[in-house]
Amino acid sequence: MLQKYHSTGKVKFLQYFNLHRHSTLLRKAALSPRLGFWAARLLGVSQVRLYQDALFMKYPRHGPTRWHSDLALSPFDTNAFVTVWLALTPVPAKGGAGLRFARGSHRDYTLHYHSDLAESYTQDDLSSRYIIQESSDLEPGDATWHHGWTLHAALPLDRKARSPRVAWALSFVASDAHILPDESLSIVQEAEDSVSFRPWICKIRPGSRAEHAMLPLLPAEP
Ligand SMILES: O=C(O)CCC(=O)C(=O)O
Ligand SMILES: [Fe+2]
Repeated sequence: MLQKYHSTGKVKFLQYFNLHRHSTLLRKAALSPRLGFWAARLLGVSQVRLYQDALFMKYPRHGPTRWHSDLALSPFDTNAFVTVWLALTPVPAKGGAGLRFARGSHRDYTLHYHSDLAESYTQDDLSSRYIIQESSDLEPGDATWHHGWTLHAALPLDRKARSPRVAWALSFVASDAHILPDESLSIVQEAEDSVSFRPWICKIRPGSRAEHAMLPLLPAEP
């Protein structure tokens, strides 16, 4: 069933985007009031919209998840964007390929002005600039949250792992966010996650409010 939604990109693991658009059950889970409440609370906004979900499967033969920030791949002109990464399998802290985070990188506004650093953040070692925060042991149902600008990555899975690591990530954006202006939009349109906005972006004028049925609002209360 998943094969149909498999997205081939440059990444070295399996990813399936926007299963909530195909399954009533997953749509209900993705729009759960509890997730909506915490996403809004963490961002300090009154309400959020669901932007995308992605199922990430990593087998021992797969490579690392390169450093990136989710907002840099998205079409929104906002800082109010957060992703919850929900473990669906046990993710031991060592070798289990939980996410690792560059602490404080979401506030590093100089990041994008340094082209050498922008390049280096596709490489592995950011430890001279940030403290790298590793995930602790996670059980299925445990989750980590990261801000849209937070640089994050994951190592390859332990070669001896007997089953894949599976996680479901959901990204939320403030309900009053706007779409990027034309010139910046054309840059993100080249990016990996453009599968998430391709179906609706042409219906909204660049620079205007991101309101569309494919950006469903979550309830404001748990
Ligand atoms: O699971 C992974 O390796 C990547 C996850 C990710 O980049 C995200 O949830 O934003
Ligand atoms: Fe990410």
